Amino acid sequence: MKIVVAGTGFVGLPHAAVCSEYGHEVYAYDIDTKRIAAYKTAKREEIEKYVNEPGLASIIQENINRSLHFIDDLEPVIEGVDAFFLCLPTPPNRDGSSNLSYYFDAVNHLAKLLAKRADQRRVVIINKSTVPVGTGRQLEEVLKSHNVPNVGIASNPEFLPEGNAVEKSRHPDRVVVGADTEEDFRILRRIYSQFINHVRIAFIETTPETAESIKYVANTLLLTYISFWNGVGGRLAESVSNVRMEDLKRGVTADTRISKWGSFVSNGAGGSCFGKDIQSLIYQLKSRNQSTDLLESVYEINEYQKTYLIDRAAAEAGVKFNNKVVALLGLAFKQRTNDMRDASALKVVESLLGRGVKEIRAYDPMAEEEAKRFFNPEHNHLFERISYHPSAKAALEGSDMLFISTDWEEFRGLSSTIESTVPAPYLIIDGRRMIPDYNELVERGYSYLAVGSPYLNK
Ligand SMILES: NC(=O)C1=CN([C@@H]2O[C@H](COP(=O)(O)OP(=O)(O)OC[C@H]3O[C@@H](n4cnc5c(N)ncnc54)[C@H](O)[C@@H]3O)[C@@H](O)[C@H]2O)C=CC1
Ligand SMILES: O=C(O)[C@H]1O[C@H](OP(=O)(O)OP(=O)(O)OC[C@H]2O[C@@H](n3ccc(=O)[nH]c3=O)[C@H](O)[C@@H]2O)[C@H](O)[C@@H](O)[C@@H]1O
Repeated sequence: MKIVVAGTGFVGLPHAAVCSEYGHEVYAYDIDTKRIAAYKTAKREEIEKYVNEPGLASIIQENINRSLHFIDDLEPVIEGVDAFFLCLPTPPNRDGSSNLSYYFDAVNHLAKLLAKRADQRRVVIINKSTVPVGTGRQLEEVLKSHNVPNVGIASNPEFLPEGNAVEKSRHPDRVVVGADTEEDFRILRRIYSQFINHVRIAFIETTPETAESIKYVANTLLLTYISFWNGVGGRLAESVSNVRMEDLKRGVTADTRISKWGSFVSNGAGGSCFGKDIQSLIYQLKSRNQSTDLLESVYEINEYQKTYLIDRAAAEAGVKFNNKVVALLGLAFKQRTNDMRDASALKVVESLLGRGVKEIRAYDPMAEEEAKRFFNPEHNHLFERISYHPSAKAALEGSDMLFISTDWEEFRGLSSTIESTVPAPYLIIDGRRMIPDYNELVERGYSYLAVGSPYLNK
């Protein structure tokens, strides 16, 4: 099949690469010419400047200029295309609705080109972007208004988590395809032929509107799990002495009906999608006069969770942040990524600086460069108070307290580094429960304040 993937970010690039592995003729297209130039070099470091996913650079190196091509102009490849995948940004507007301007800019450009093509074989335009329910129908209208012949629309939402994009593109839990005609389903079946009749991968064919809904319901349910654990299980363990968080989690999730995923209490879920998708679904339901109380609570619990440990430190431990030096471990929204979009660390930094902290000594194994973009002192002079360090130990040096914001594996065995770098009394604020032997640290004079634990000191 001849496939064009429009938008080569976190979703589009892995999708294009994996489709090329399966022998399709793939053109990965982006309006960002610098990005395309970087991918064309096939150099790992150039590719990873844009999308840093394990295994991705190797697939590109193997298939580039054979089954995988990078383009910043659609016109030369438009003839003979069977399918266009749209992997375009759909960021939130201020009111929570989805900003579809990137999406419709691309669609209008594509429709004009498709209307002029000589080869009029069936072509399907497939949404991989997360778009409000009913956007596929609007896409259909745009195509009609440009008189594009022999074209179908489909929805094929993406479910991959960042950091696992290649693995989840090769082995998804399910492939959801929403389309209107048998002809279009057939094209999608040929593209995903390796997943048809697979023993472990559900291949679900449905309407475009159902496919669009599946994506929103899945993402908001995942965030609901997290808010449930943070707002219910975590709160119990924080407020009743002798409730052990890890045992509580095990005892509840041993029930095979209950997900383990989501039970990792944290200082909030971040990332480019959970927050934006729940806000968009709230907006969509409200505009249909539906109640959104549950979703609004889920969203609010998650937003509050990002800084509530700072409130707890002030209320329970009597901490005065003014003029203090805080070591901040973890900036990315989760481990194994440099992505800081909607990361809890953004809110933590804002809150600490707002409380007069003198210096934030930050360390993240991957996200330092990203952090420097977010915390640009030209935008806010207070960001001059952030210094970056090459290791957890270096960040801890000279600090008055520690805040752990990301669940990087290397932070798990941190107690000996803490003990050898910062003497007790010293406060550890743990947003990820990364210090399993916290009781021993408390015995030795450290204070410990974590999600899922009461404030502990000797
Ligand atoms: N990031 C993730 O893990 C997931 C994202 N999604 C959804 O997928 C969509 C894309 O997200 P990401 O890949 O994260 O975005 P991204 O921001 O990483 O990449 C989007 C790409 O589209 C390009 N672009 C913008 N306008 C264009 C145009 N007119 N023509 C061609 N290219 C254009 C941009 O230059 C950029 O390279 C969003 O709707 C998102 O909600 C869905 C599942 C997972
Ligand atoms: O639509 C999307 O963009 C994607 O959003 C999430 O993927 P992602 O944002 O990459 O990351 P997750 O691994 O889901 O983590 C999201 C946030 O929740 C946090 N989390 C996760 C699990 C948990 O138990 N507790 C918890 O706080 C993570 O640390 C992170 O901050 C979904 O997991 C994907 O299925 C979906 O495709």
